[in-house]
Amino acid sequence: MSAPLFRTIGLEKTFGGVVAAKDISIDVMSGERIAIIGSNGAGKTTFVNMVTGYLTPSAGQILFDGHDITGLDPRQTAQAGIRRSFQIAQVFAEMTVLENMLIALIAGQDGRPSARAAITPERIDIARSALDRFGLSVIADTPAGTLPQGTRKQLDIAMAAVGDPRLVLLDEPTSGVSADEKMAMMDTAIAPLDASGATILFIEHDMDVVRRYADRVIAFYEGTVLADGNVAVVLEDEKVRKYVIGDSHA
Ligand SMILES: Nc1ncnc2c1ncn2[C@@H]1O[C@H](COP(=O)(O)OP(=O)(O)OP(=O)(O)O)[C@@H](O)[C@H]1O
Repeated sequence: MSAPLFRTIGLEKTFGGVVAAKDISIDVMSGERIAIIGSNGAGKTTFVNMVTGYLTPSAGQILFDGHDITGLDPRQTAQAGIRRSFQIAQVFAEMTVLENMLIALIAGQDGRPSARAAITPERIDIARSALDRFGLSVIADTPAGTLPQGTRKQLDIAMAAVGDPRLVLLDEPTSGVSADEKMAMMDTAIAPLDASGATILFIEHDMDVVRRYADRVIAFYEGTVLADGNVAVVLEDEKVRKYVIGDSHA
């Protein structure tokens, strides 16, 4: 069997007396599409923040492509090939959609987004082609701050995908999106990521979205992994139904 692309070993994060994540040991193979589920406060975002360098783990190790990346900062993890989107879209409101993509691309490549020289014709082509794949070309010159919430989230996801990172973590890509727009939102987000061969982890509360887009589920509960495996098996797990989903929502 080939080696995992990504591995966490005994990952832990404490904030004072609060244990936000504990003993998280996960192996992710290249090309997997994994949903992370868990009720509010279960530790999902803390996990994503540790993997992407926004939080330093209190204990444990993160390995990516065989290298120890524990403790790297967000720019370093981006340059290693790990990118993310946010629960609340993080875009530069004053800049256009294309400029936002360029900032994300450059930050993921050489980390000098402020240097004007970094904006090369080749990078503009890459950014435009990513906008095209995410269906955002028509708004390339629109200031990001004027976009509706759903489009802002699409931009945030496209910013995580530009430059074809190997691992992409999406923090609640469908939150704040109306129920009937969720599937369309996921279609436009997942298809281009899949096409680029990215390995995808996404945090999701809607089990219909999980069933449709994930091939594996990791369920978090009180900072630990309660269940990890095949979608149908995890969603039917008695503990997951009791502590994570709640029968009325399944
Ligand atoms: N910066 C922080 N300082 C103190 N406690 C924190 C901090 N960040 C998270 N926590 C705590 O860690 C626990 C896990 O939070 P986390 O945001 O990871 O949960 P979550 O599963 O992502 O929840 P949600 O679905 O609401 O986003 C919670 O008890 C939270 O209050």
